[in-house]
Amino acid sequence: MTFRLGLTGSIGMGKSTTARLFAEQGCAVWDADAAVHRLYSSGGAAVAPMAAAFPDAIQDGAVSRDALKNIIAQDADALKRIESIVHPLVAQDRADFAAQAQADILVFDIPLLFETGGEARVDAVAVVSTDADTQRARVLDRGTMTEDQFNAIRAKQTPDAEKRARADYVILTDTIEHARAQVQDVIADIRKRMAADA
Ligand SMILES: CC(C)(COP(=O)(O)OP(=O)(O)OC[C@H]1O[C@@H](n2cnc3c(N)ncnc32)[C@H](O)[C@@H]1O)[C@@H](O)C(=O)NCCC(=O)NCCS
Ligand SMILES: Nc1ncnc2c1ncn2[C@@H]1O[C@H](COP(=O)(O)OP(=O)(O)OP(=O)(O)O)[C@@H](O)[C@H]1O
Repeated sequence: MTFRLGLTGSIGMGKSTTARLFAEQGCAVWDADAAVHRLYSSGGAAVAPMAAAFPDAIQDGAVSRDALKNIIAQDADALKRIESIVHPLVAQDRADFAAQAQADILVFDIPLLFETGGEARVDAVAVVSTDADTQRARVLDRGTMTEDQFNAIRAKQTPDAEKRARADYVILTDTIEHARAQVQDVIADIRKRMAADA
């Protein structure tokens, strides 16, 4: 039996870091953002449909995220149109991963899990969370986004409090050691559930 755990959380809350902690414990991890990077890269499946819809977004045969951010900043509807192109391709990538993965616990790191109805495709959901000030500082410290871009993304995401309320597990990402201990607890609980269902 294979268990599918959805891992989500708002921007900068610690999804990628926590996904690595699950991988460290032997889970197979699929990363939605990494899938988007593959799809946007030269030769990726999103390049042709994105070129047709947003010719200005293509640079050197790949989709440029900087160009996309400019397009989104000027056109409020652009993100919806981008999503309608990208999300079906992401779904296919995820299905390919699930078909070949070997581990008993598959972890799906999906930033927009709640926003895209992803709860229905997993057996349980873990939400990573920290306080709002830490979240903002983490994102702005990366230096890849302005405060306006951060606020715009955050406004589109399901609020943290709602995510926590809908989660089966909440993982606080205050320190790495604490997060690692919580990941181990989640895995132990899942294995208990799998044994009970067997
Ligand atoms: C908007 C883009 C160009 C920004 O690129 P950039 O490299 O600066 O940021 P990155 O992709 O790392 O995203 C930063 C944060 O914003 C979140 N975010 C990205 N897209 C969206 C979205 N459509 N709605 C809400 N949050 C989003 C990410 O999940 C992440 O938490 C890029 O995210 C994009 O092309 N998004 C559309 C595709 C998509 O929906 N991706 C989400 C994963 S399926
Ligand atoms: N458990 C933790 N303890 C301390 N710092 C953490 C922890 N988890 C994440 N961080 C820090 O928070 C920042 C954001 O983490 P990460 O990139 O994992 O977030 P994310 O949710 O994947 O971000 P995004 O939504 O933008 O993709 C990083 O600087 C990371 O080092």
